[in-house]
Amino acid sequence: MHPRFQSAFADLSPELQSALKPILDAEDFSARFSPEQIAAIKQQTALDEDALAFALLPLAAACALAPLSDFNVGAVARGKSGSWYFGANMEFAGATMQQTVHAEQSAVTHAWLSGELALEAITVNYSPCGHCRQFMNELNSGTALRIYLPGRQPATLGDYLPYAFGPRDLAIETLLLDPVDHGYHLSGDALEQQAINAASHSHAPYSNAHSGVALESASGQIYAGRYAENAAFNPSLPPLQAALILLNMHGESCTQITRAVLAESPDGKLIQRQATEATLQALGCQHIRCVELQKP
Ligand SMILES: O=c1ccn([C@H]2C[C@H](O)[C@@H](CO)O2)c(=O)[nH]1
Ligand SMILES: [Zn+2]
Repeated sequence: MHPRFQSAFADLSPELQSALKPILDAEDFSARFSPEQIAAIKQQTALDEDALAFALLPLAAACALAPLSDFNVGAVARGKSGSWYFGANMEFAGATMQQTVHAEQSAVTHAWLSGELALEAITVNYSPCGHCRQFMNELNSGTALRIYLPGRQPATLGDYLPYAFGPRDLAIETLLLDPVDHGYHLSGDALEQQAINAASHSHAPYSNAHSGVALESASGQIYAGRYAENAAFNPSLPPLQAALILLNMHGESCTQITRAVLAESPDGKLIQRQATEATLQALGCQHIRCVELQKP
């Protein structure tokens, strides 16, 4: 298993350890669980879903990259499909605070990039901050999303975010995790095509400035992330962060990215380029290409 899981794994119950070991030991474990895996773990451990999600939190938190705070936040998102997704916070030394990814954003984005079409619940080891509550209010599950915290009664996002401001205040009907395809014309090599494809599925109903980032890792794998805009604007998650979430969840190193492509509109009202370059440079990646999206 990935070395980051070893210490949290050692503290799990023997039953949970034996149910999880073959899954964590798989070469291609990407910090998500299929419905079949969840059913098997539940059967082997006699844990119900809520207890299992809590028991998995230390493993999710072990994916955190927190060089500034040393504060590891873990989240487990449960999709409508029955698949579960880990999330963890990510901090970037040498960038700005604004580049930080919260564990809840990580789990939600991990699910979105994995093709999940709606979330049912999220379990987190600390109370979600105001920024995360607002970020999650962009989801198509709306205020019905169930939130589980250690030592608290299960509640909904609506309970955590009363008098919520959200997409409907700006007359936006397409919500985060709703399938969209802006249909941009694919061109270039595989890395460029994945960045363009990500932009085609990005959620940017407020600016229409779609964007996507594709990263090539040390192992030669490609991880593509899409921009996830938010009704309150500031909690929006840039496309680089989305790609870094996926790369981290697959157990790869953010400081060994070999090449990156950003795809965005040449005449968009927003520009991701400078922020993307600055954060990638802080991560030691110098090979950054920008491509212009071509309207379908
Ligand atoms: O809801 C929250 C609150 C904080 N953090 C992270 C962000 C930062 O990395 C660290 C300290 O705030 O904890 C989260 O992941 N989720
Ligand atoms: Zn937060």
